[in-house]
Amino acid sequence: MDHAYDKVFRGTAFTSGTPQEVSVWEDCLFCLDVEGVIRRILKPQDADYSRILEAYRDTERFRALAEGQYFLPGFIDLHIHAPQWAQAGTAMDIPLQDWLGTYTFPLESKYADLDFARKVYQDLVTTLLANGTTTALYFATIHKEASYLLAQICADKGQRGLVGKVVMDDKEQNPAYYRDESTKAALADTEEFIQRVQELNKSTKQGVYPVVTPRFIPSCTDEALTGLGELAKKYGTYIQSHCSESDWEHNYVLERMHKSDTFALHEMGLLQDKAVMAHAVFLSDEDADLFAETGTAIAHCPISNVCFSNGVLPAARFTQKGIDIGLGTDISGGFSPSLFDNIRQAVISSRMLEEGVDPSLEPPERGLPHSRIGANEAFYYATAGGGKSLSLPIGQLEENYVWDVQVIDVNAPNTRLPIFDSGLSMEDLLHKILFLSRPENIREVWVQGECVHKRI
Ligand SMILES: O=c1[nH]c(=O)c2nc[nH]c2[nH]1
Repeated sequence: MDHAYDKVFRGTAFTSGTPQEVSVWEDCLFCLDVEGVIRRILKPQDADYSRILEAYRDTERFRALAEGQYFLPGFIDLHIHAPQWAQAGTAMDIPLQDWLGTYTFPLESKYADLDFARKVYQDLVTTLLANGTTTALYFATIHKEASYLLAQICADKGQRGLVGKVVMDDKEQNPAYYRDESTKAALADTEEFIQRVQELNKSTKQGVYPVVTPRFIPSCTDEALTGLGELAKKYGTYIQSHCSESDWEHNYVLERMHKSDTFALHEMGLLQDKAVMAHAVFLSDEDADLFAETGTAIAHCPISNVCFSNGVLPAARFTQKGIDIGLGTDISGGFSPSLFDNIRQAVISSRMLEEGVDPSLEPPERGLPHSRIGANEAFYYATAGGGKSLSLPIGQLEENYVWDVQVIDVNAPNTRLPIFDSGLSMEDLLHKILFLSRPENIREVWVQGECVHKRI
């Protein structure tokens, strides 16, 4: 028989379309084309369901989930520093500016050594895939060769990688052992990097993309920031940076630029639909409006925020304003490579913001009302919100979206995801999965219709 679809998957899937609502596709057929795009979703009551099932079920194009297994969209890590994987879990107790100088810049400077870079980057991309992360927006380092190597490793391992060569050109602000040689060199290296990654992209199915990456305003000269804005426009690339992330950083920019990060970045041509700014905890209402107007997204990194941000992102309020929000691990400001862990922390932090944390205050004075988000919103941020932030057809299991999927097995051996109640609602089941899953529960991971991770 002539098969119209490249692959057909049968099973129950959870997906998010809006921040509050989760949809469940129960026992559906997901029919993919050769590009790994979902062309049709058939429900059991649809006329074609039995015909397609019979046509594919005994072929190698067909895959059916077992009892207790579910499809979730692959996660989108919207902010991660790949080189910092080597120090994840250390130095969680010092402020950002000390942490950068004492731990992070010395570590990142080591990525001039490509053998070291290869070892760490291969391990990181493998680890992220095993944690269900199918797309990642990476900061690399200032080194163009090692940054390109990271893009190549994503290409080889089948992860959708968006990679930035980091720019840090300000001689006053960055140590001599770890900074771009000059502003001119920083821009020339970025342009060469963009061209090479755009070329590499042509040979991948899932896509790898270059990202214009000023580390943050304190690391960069005005000339570099403006030049990077021009490069992003010339090549139509993504942009990423850090924005209003802590008291120290936010106040530094106010003092130097006499305006907030948001307005300064906008002036340099660095806010636009394909821009993602990490943290953004201290946005004013005017800043937030400018994010919404320009289509700039926020990478919310709730674990990292506990350590570095001196505050909690008012995610519920910013979502209401129409800003796209996704979740980031922020390795290694955040210690965990898992977006499940960040979903949990996003919910917890928002509750602490809403209720307040100082028990010496009366309850009405303690917190910021209407700040809580639930598991549905956090799931949305890790999936559909990330996809919208990147303007890519990812993060949802719907027709015309790509098949980026993790298979969760609630019965995986040696895990703690017990289901005792056979009458559990599908929404409660999803919440159990979100709060209790460990990497052992992730049986398979697929990117653009290709299997990139399997746990036997
Ligand atoms: O969490 C963070 N991690 C970093 O590496 C960094 N650099 C600037 N600002 C930063 N924030």
